[in-house]
Amino acid sequence: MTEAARVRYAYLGPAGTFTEAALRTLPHLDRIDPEPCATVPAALDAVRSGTADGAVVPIENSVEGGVPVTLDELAGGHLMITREILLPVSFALLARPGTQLADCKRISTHPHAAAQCRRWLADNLPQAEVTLASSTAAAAAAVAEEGSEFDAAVAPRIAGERYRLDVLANEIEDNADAVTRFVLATRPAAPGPMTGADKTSLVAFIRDDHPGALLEILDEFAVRGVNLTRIESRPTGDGIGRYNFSIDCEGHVDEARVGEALMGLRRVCAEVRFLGSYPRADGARIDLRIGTTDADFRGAADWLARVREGRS
Ligand SMILES: O=C(O)C(=O)Cc1ccccc1
Repeated sequence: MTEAARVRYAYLGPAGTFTEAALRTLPHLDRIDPEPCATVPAALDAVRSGTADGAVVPIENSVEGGVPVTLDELAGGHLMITREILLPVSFALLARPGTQLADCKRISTHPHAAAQCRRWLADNLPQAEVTLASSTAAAAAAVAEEGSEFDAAVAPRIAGERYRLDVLANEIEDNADAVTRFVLATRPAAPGPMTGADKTSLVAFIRDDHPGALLEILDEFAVRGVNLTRIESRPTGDGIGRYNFSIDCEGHVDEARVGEALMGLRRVCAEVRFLGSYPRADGARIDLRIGTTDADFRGAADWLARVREGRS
């Protein structure tokens, strides 16, 4: 019997980030070699260059919305989403042993953590200055350093154990139900098989700026009964006012309604980048609208063939 191949997955590190916690929920963890990277682009570059087989990166959270750096990197191409992971996130205020809450004047954390604890920080440490770090665990590691310029970090509680910091306050998030969505990105390949509860991600670039351009994109989904789970515009970087649309929808590219919507987009857009079809993390199966099942599309195609052959 051959031993199952090991895979190397880069992630937004260092050890102790929420991203690492998300990676550790993946199946077949015993075959995964996790590789911490300092930034999201570094983790994704490791995949592009072949140093890593995949990368786990944050893409969206229920409070702050999309993670711009991840959306922009994925829009740049050469990567595909193979899996999504949902992780509830809770934050702690971590400091070197002996530090009191009142001593916390300089705090460091990831921008999304700062945003999700904004109210708590304003209420409890109104004078504190927050400096942004590349990740929550990087902030915790910086606080732990001898002679650190920071007094505390907002990070996962577990990062406190790793960097030997005390928990000064726990569950400091403003919204107790906050969830972050992570994706596993790999090099492009044929998407995995349909599971019946899937999502598809893509980026649509409009052909030229004109009235109704976004409506045209939405129409391609709407008329085929494809529900969107996220849509946001991101600047293309080519000039002011130039945007692409980063979209997640329900369904798999192998389903007729999704495939047809993608073909429709291909006709009306300058470019469509397919970013993958993958199982949805919540496993939710959706009720398809009447007229949008694969059988409905097949039936319509058969009917058209008969019309064309004069057999209708
Ligand atoms: O910095 C981290 O720990 C991350 O993994 C990014 C992040 C930050 C805040 C909420 C969710 C993910």
